[in-house]
Amino acid sequence: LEALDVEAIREEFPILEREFDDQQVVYLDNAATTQTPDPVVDAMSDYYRRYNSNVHRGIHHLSQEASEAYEEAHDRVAEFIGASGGREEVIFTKNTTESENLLAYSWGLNELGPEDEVVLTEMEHHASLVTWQQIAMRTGASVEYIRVDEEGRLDMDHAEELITDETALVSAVHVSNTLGTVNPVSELTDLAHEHDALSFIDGAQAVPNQPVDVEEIDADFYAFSGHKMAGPTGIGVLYGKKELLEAMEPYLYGGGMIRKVTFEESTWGDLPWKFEPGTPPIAEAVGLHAAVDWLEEIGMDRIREHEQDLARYAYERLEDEGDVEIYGPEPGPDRGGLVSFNLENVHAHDLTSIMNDHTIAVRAGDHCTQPLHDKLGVPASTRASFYVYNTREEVDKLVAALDDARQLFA
Ligand SMILES: Cc1ncc(COP(=O)(O)O)c(CNc2co[nH]c2=O)c1O
Repeated sequence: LEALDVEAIREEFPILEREFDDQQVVYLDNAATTQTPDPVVDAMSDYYRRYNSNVHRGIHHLSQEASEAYEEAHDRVAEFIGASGGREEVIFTKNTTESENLLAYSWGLNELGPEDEVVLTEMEHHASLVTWQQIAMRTGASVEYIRVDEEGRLDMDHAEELITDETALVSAVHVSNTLGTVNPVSELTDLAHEHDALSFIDGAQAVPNQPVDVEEIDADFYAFSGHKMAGPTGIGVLYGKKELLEAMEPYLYGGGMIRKVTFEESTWGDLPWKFEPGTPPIAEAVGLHAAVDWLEEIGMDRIREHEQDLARYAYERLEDEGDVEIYGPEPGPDRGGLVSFNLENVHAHDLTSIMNDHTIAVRAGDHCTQPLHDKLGVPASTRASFYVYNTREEVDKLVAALDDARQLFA
């Protein structure tokens, strides 16, 4: 695959030219949120400047244009993730977290009972883990966790043990935002289906960074966020198989999601609108559509290659330092574009603050995976996460800044 033209890509991100204390920003916090290229910003500005209007097909030109743009964004996302059912299988939410809550309240609260088990993994993000934990507490269902092994991979023998005929749902992260592990989500989905359980895949760190085909995985539900894939904040996606979404009750009510309302009762509109009450994120949908176009122009395979090269390079450079503990699998096809680590005798927050002195933006903390950090035996880690505009030179700057931390704290 031809390598990315990173310099040309960087020209579409004015923010990457910013300087603090006369040092150009080195943005390595992409697993938290990615930057937004000019074509996405321009598309959203164009919406607000030329065809801003409320949707649901008001009888005037501007509403028609806004409605078409909003509806077509669903079609474009469906095409991007291989959802052959089109817009009816793509629900726009606020973010991955809301997508997971939609599934938990619309399906989980109504379908789970004391005899049911929800199987998660130990590397789940709080958006999944806390959500299913709380729904299980309300429904009497139980939650179990597939073990993560020493290398940061899922113990699939343990998965086979846990997923049984009592399992109602397997909920797994596609790519861990802490370990970088790329999980065998097709295999997990097959295991779920062998026991008539549903599978939900949290794709927040996968859709932006590699080709994803939800039907190849055969996931029943799949979630991700616009702001992690060069798109705007304020929009996320819940993909669901049409027949499953048809059978689900909405949990948010209001205008735009109904078919008929009387004083006594209401009936619900068609998919996906049934799950999209009120005024939706219209400009954000336009931005997400533009982000999908922009990513596909580059090519998801090339994006994955670029990120895995940077992750490998960062892993090897950090490993060579000799006093850095790195979490997650060795570089390879089952490590995505991020590296979490700790520098001996230096707390992650101190290290990250030193990094900021060098205008290097990395993330310190538990990355909303506290149980995983408990298991790793550390309160926090520092995470460098890469995207299409990052370079090996930026990794070198990250490694060079470690010396300051050693001198100050070690
Ligand atoms: C695997 C995973 N799932 C769900 C979410 C929630 O996405 P949101 O609803 O768009 O916020 C995140 C965000 N992860 C991070 C957000 O900031 N740092 C992170 O690692 C994530 O990495």
